[in-house]
Amino acid sequence: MNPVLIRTLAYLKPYWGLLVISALCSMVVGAMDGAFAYLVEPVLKKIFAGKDTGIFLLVPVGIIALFVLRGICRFTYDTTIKLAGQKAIQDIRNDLYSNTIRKDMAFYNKQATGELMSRMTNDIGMMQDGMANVVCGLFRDMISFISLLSVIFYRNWQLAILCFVVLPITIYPAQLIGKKIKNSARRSLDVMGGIGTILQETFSGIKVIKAFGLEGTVIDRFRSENLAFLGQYKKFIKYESLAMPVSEMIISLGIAAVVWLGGSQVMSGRMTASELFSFIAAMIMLFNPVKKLQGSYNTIQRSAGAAERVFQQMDAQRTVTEQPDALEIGRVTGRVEMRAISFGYGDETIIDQISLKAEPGQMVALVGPSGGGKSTLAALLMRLYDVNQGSILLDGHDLRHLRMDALNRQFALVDQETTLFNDTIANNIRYGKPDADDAEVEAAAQAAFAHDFILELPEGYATNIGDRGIRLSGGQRQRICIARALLKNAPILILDEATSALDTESEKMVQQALDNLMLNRTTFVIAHRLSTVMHADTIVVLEKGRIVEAGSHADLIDGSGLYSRLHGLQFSDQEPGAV
Ligand SMILES: Nc1ncnc2c1ncn2[C@@H]1O[C@H](COP(=O)(O)OP(=O)(O)OP(=O)(O)O)[C@@H](O)[C@H]1O
Repeated sequence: MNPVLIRTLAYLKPYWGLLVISALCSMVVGAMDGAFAYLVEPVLKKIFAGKDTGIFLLVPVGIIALFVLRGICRFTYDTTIKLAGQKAIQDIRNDLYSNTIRKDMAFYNKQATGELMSRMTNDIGMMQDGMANVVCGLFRDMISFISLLSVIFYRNWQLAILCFVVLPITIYPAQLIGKKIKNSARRSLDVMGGIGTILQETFSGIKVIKAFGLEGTVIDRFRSENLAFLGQYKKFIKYESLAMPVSEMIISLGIAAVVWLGGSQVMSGRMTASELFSFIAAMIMLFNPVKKLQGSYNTIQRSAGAAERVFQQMDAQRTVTEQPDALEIGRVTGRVEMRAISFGYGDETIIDQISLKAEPGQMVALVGPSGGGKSTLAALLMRLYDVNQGSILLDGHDLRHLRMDALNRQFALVDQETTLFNDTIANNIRYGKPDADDAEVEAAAQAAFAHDFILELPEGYATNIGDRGIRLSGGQRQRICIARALLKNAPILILDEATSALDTESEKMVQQALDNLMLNRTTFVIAHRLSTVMHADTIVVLEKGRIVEAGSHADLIDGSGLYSRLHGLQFSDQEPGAV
């Protein structure tokens, strides 16, 4: 069996109890199909003989009783099997999400967000169809196939063999069509991923689209991607619709042969008419599960295409990994040392032989022209990527030797993106420490100069701030992020352009909040506005991935280096942020 299917079905293992119940019920339903076909012969015989009038009363009552029993079994079977399938799909979705969220940044650099979302929704949705069919239809149809098969062999084995000669002929085209269905499903899901990307990009960037009047452009882009999807889906529809007529045409050959041979056997007296009716009833009923099995096969192929993409995403390897004997460490003092580190996202060198040291509680500023590698250096410090050469030490430990969760506890980040979630203010702050009580949340907000504006909001700390904090101003968002970082209380702080988007008034307040945050922590500050970092213990000037200067403001301002030139520029034209 296809390894992707085996892996999918393995998710059903925990729900074997439900599977057993549904298997038992499906046996009853399937066996009844055979019983109905079998009973045609004795009932017809009695009716034709015309002696037993009681049969006219018994048969309808019997039919009702059997159908009630069949209905109960079918209901139990359907609900249990669908529940098992749904639970398995839920586990797959959970696994995919937790697997994806734990991937490293290198993975996210390669994947469009919309594509990832599309796999979580569309691909899993298609797997869900398959799962319902595999576990639902397959078992029941197999049982009724076997029971009906027994009836036709019992009635007349020569005719049964004749009828079965045609079945193998249907297999080859069915397989061929199944393969085409799988490939076209995969391709249409690829295109759907592209649609997901457009949706994600355009809805999250709606402000820019409106400001630039790009509605028409993005609508065209969406339409053409949607058209591409239709193109792929048309192929898929063609193959799926082709499957049934092809198999029915081949099956009709078997029916024709049986009618012809069976009819001649009845005429020559080698078979009774009621036996032939029973045979034909079983045969016609038999083709029903055969057709359904084939339909299930196609749905399974389609969902295998989706499952391949889902498992491919689950299996994507991390480049940043935890060593098996990684060290668990408590709170570090905050001593950081970079030893001749080099790094590139691809072949190009972005960080080139950088060495620097920060003692506990010190403030290190990273400044320099755009694209110099400041944010990359901060990302390397948090081990979002591994260095290609050299090493980064935290309290003397190489980052690569530490446990990931222990490492994560050492850092708090405030960056210009002010990432907030569609949740209440309190919960957004609590992301810094999920088990923090209300008093701790409030204390953090107070230290971040956020408490007063929070109280003015309609529901205070319980106010929902909307998608990405859309209902707050830039400065308010930034102070919430600072409160979150304060609550985390990590020994090392990274501020990446934390005040860049603010006016002077809010910046003053945010700066005060930051001063609170920096107290007794090793802090790395990335800033374009040199005024905000003048009091740093060390200012490191980065250009093209190299340290071109390092020292205190006093050391650097007097020289003729890059720092003093940048400083001169910013303060001469009073245009902060012009670098
Ligand atoms: N995820 C990424 N994938 C590939 N290249 C990247 C990625 N992030 C940054 N780069 C490249 O690395 C270089 C350094 O970028 P980085 O963001 O570290 O610079 P920076 O000094 O922080 O710039 P800025 O001041 O503009 O924020 C740039 O040339 C950039 O194009």
